[in-house]
This record gives sequence, C-alpha cells and structure tokens, in this order.
Amino acid sequence: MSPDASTQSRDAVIAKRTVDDRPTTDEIRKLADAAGYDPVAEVTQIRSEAAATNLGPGKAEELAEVVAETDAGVVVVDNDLSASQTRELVETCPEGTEVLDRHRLVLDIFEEQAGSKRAKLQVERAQLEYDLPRIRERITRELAGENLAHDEKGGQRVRDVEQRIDELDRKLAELGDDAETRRERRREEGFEFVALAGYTNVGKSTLLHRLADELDFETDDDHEDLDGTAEIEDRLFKTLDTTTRRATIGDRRTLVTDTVGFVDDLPHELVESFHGTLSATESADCAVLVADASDPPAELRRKVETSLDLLEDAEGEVLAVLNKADLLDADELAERERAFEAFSLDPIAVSAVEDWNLDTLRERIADALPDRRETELRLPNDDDAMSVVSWLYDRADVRDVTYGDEVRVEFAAKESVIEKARAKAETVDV
Ligand SMILES: Nc1nc2c(ncn2[C@@H]2O[C@H](COP(=O)(O)OP(=O)(O)OP(=O)(O)O)[C@@H](O)[C@H]2O)c(=O)[nH]1
Ligand SMILES: [Mg+2]
Repeated sequence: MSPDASTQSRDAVIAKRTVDDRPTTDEIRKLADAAGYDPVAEVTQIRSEAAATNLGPGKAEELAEVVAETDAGVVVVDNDLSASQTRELVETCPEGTEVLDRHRLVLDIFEEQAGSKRAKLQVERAQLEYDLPRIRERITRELAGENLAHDEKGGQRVRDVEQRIDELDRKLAELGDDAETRRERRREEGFEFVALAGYTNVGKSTLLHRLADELDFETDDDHEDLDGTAEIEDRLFKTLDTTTRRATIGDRRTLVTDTVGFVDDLPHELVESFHGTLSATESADCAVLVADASDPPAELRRKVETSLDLLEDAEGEVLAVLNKADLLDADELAERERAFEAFSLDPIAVSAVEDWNLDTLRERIADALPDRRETELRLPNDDDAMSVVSWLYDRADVRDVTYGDEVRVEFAAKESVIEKARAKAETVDV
C-alpha cells in the first residue's frame, strides 16, 4: 500500500529488466514518485525473463545487496511479476522488504487519486483482480506443503474475494453509465464532443483550461455535469476522473472532455475498469491526441504509439497536438513533428501554457467536427411554432426567422438536430 501524502515518502530501489534495448527508468521513477516513493538506487539488466525471479538469479542477489546497503524498505520492479516471482524476490531481499511490480504501483496511484464513487469501486475491483491469482498461488503452495487447514481458510479467502468482485460489479451496474446517458442528452441538445486524450502529464488538463476558460460563454445552473476544475500538476496520473467543460470552437457548441492519461503496460483490467475515459474518447466527434514535445523523439514515438493503440476505436477524427512547444527551438520542434510521419499524422504544435497557436488548433478541431447543413423550416404562425423556434435557438445556429402567415426559420445544424426539428414541425402542423 502506498503511503499517503501526509506521510514521508519511503525509499525505494528501482529494478528493471528489458530483453534487448537498454533499460530506461525515467518513467518508472516518476510512477514511483507519484505513488509516494523516493527512488534511491536502481538495478537494471538486459536478458530474457528468468522463471524464478524475473531478473536473473545473480541480478536478484545484487538487488538484495543494494536494498541492504541503502536500507530501502521497498523494491519497485518495472516488469510484471507473477505471484511466485514476487514471493521469490521478497525472500531474496532483506526481511520486511516490500516488492511491488509496475502493475501494483499503478493500482496504488489510482487508489490514492480516485475521487468519485465510481472510480473508487473500479480501483477496488482492479486490485482484487490483481490479488486473486496471487492468493491462489499461495494456496497451491501451502497445499503442496499439505497444510490442509490453510487450504480451508485459503479457499474461503478466494470465495470472499470472488464474492466481493461480484458485489462491486453489481454496485457499478447500479451506478449506471451516467456519463453515457448525459452524453446522449447533450447530443440531442446539439452539442458536439471533443476529447483530449494522450499520455499522462502531457498537458491535457492545461489545454482544457485554455480551450474552455477563454470561450466558456455561459455558465448555467442546470449543467451540474459540467465541471469547473481539472487539476494540473507535474505529476503522473493527476487526472483520474473525466472532466467536461463547455467551449465554443469556431461557432460550434462543443463539450471538451479531459481524460485520464495513458501509460505503457497499463494493466488490462484497469483499462477495462477505467473505460469511462475510453468511452468518452471513443464516442467523441473529435479526439485530440496530445503529446509532449519536450520528450525525446524516441520516447515521443513510443507514447504516441501507446495512445494510438488505445484510440483504436475512436469514432471521430484523431487530431495530433504537440504541446509544450515553448520548451523547444524550431529545429527541435521540426524533429518532433517528423516523429509523427510514421503514424501518418500531421501534428499541430501548440503551447497551452503560453497560449501559442491555440487558434489554429481550434480551427482544426472545428474542421474535424461532423458536417453541419443549412436548411429551412416552415411552420404555421402560432404559439407552437414559437416553441419550435426557441428549441432551435438552443440547438442550432439560427440564421434568420421571418414571420408572416407562416414562420420561416433558416438555420444550420447537425443532421440529427434537423431530423428532430422536422419531426417537431410535423406535430405542430397537425
Ligand atoms: N512548458 C510547458 N509546460 C506545460 C504546458 N502544458 C502543460 N505543461 C505542464 O505540464 C505538467 C502537466 O500538465 P497537466 O495539464 O496536469 O497534464 P495532464 O496531461 O493533464 O496530466 P495527467 O492528468 O497527470 O495525465 C504541468 O506541470 C503543466 O504546467 C506547455 O504548453 N508548456
Ligand atoms: Mg490531467
């Protein structure tokens, strides 16, 4: 369990094994930091996975020595460890050492950061899914020692965890997917959705502030689903709930959603349980893939690749944005832009902090939004017609209204709004 922010961070030794590339530890260090650990040393290795401890046996011994020398109570391994590998490493290290793999670390960060009831339930579910095979492994091991009394207890523990998972599923189902229902309602009101997606810490929340703050044309009380804040910090996984704000992009009424950042090797069930972010991104009319221009090109490519994999099912157009352009000179920026060629993307360089080139971004988003059509509607001039006109004012760009024997409304709107308006006009006619 990670210490909370009020307690001092605990010293941790980082361990990482890669098969061929030189192991880099920048990201796992940041993840450890976000979980409240202070990386004091690291042990890395290039080799294939060793069955017993994931790291090779010699490396595991070396790790144990470093843990003893640094007196660190925690080992953070940037690989996914099986239950038995975790146990073997715990046994290799000095007594009382806690061993966490990347998966566990991410769960700990999510646990600490989860704010909403839904997020909390989802994190608990993901943790139990993580624990289950580990509990099973322990029981199997105890059974091998023919400790049958333990098996009784162990079996009960597995059943308890399974029951709790079922219970959490029920609770989550009861909560319903509010976000999806709300999105439907907003769509009917003529809003279009823009999702800001991308790797963690690239500046999505900062960008949301920029796009919404300046253009937030009204705040009304019946929009309790629209939130005013999205916290910004130089920390991985700062945002763990989606935040939606109103913005006008061009002359389009849009809702911009800030989402949970992506990270490599995010455990599958975690992605499942955080499907709120993915469903917001998938159903958006335009998904803005934000990248951090200050990342070295290779890292940038890796992060974009991870993000694109997760945006695979996006229904809307995917626009690439290179944020933090203020940190680079022109040559460096051009090099980063070229990194996107492999993905057939043409990124828009911006600086959310310095408000640079955001108008270009708005234009590109407006172009990416689904087409709107200009049309007209004729209605008998009575009170019902007035209600249709006011309905249209809320949902469409009303260009002209002329009143005579009949009311003629010229407007531009999405196809779905036009269809609805026609249906309303027909009931008025009858
Ligand atoms: N120099 C510079 N820094 C930026 C820019 N945009 C964001 N940042 C900084 O980058 C850090 C992360 O910004 P956030 O907006 O919290 O990033 P995020 O993508 O929402 O991060 P998560 O919610 O953790 O996934 C903060 O320290 C920001 O101040 C930019 O255009 N230029
Ligand atoms: Mg954020």
